[in-house]
Amino acid sequence: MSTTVQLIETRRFGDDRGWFSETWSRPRFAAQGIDLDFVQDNQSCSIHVGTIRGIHFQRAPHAQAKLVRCVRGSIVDYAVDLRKGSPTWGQVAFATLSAANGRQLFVPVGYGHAFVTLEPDTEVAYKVSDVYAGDCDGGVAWDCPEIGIGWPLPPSGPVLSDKDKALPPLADFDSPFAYDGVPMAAKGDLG
Ligand SMILES: Cc1cn([C@H]2C[C@H](O)[C@@H](COP(=O)(O)OP(=O)(O)O[C@H]3O[C@H](C)C(=O)[C@H](O)[C@H]3O)O2)c(=O)[nH]c1=O
Repeated sequence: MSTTVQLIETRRFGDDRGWFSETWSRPRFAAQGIDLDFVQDNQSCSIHVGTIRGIHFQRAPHAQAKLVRCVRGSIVDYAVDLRKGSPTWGQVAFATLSAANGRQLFVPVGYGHAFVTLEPDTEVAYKVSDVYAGDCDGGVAWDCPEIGIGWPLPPSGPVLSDKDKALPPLADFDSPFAYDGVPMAAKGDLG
């Protein structure tokens, strides 16, 4: 069962020691449409404010859905509709994820994923539904005018990998994904 981009609030049980939360539960997430098995956990640390990682995806046979959360600092996390034939082609849903708010963003297969850091030493942890396959790695330019993300950046501008600096805009991009009939229910700022 496939579903659209979702912002997930993670319940925290507080007490005098601090708090506890379940960040992933197969049955609980399946009940809200995220009915899949994640096979790999990733974590990245970005030292500088304004670090942009993305807009990335993996193509078949190792296309990945992602469940993203910020475990230190804060980010704005983006999902970009890259499904050919989609009525929301190139449109974006995004949300502010932080260690403080515990929120998670679900990014389905067919969407590019990116984030920008809002604090130094920000760490992002995310579950993926297929293993890493470098030969299936792909992406679209962070500054693609057709997508038009208004990145919150420091005066010093973005910090990018050389790989990300070389990604193509949508105009030069042949997407490996086709519209699956699942509308992008939520667009723009999810909170
Ligand atoms: C993604 C990945 C990378 N690597 C190795 C490959 C490179 O030697 C090194 C850094 O990889 P990369 O520059 O692709 O990392 P990011 O720029 O953070 O890429 C990720 O950032 C965006 C936001 C994503 O959604 C993807 O998960 C992924 O594309 O880690 C692995 O060994 N396994 C992996 O799953």
